[in-house]
Amino acid sequence: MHFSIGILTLSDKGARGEREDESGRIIGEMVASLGEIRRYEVIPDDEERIVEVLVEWSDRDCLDLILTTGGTGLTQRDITPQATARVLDYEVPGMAEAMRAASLAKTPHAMLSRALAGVRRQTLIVNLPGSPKGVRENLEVVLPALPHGLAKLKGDPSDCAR
Ligand SMILES: Nc1ncnc2c1ncn2[C@@H]1O[C@H](COP(=O)(O)OP(=O)(O)OP(=O)(O)O)[C@@H](O)[C@H]1O
Ligand SMILES: Nc1nc2c(c(=O)[nH]1)N[C@H]1C(S)=C(S)[C@@H](COP(=O)(O)O)O[C@H]1N2
Repeated sequence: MHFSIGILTLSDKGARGEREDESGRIIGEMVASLGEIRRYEVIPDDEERIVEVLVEWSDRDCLDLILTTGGTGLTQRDITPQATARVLDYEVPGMAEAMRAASLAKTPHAMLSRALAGVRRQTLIVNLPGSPKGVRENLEVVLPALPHGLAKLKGDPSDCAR
């Protein structure tokens, strides 16, 4: 089954063009076999803007999957989990737990990620950390479960013309 995917990079430096979005590129490569990258944006760590994009990509664009990278840490500018929580109908805690558990085996810094995963209407939203290493190591944990999970979601009744 082929899925529609959005990649949302949350980065003040990236949004200012001060840094290439290597992590967004890595995500695109890792999910290429899952479907089509239908949306991609690099935006600042601005909570209202993140909420707006997540709602748009889910409710208007009916994406099957949105992967965010960045802004899941401890600083005041790290607000991706807060924005994500505001748009979710319900969380899928097992995915975030699995990512942190597997990551802890690699780095104690993994406990610093407040990443969330959950569903809005028929869209699965998964937060990933910002570093390329963090993205790779967390995405490889959830990737095997995505085809089944996304297929189940796609089977739900939806007013999304997709
Ligand atoms: N180690 C890194 N190497 C390359 N790019 C990185 C690295 N860490 C973060 N990034 C980029 O910054 C984005 C945001 O990640 P994160 O929030 O961890 O970094 P940040 O330094 O707080 O970002 P910013 O200050 O730009 O908001 C990532 O999606 C990625 O594009
Ligand atoms: N697997 C894995 N998880 C990881 C990391 C990593 O390098 N590998 N980085 C950690 C670090 S250093 C931080 S600060 C948190 C939050 O990262 P973010 O602020 O870039 O979202 O993710 C953590 N999770």
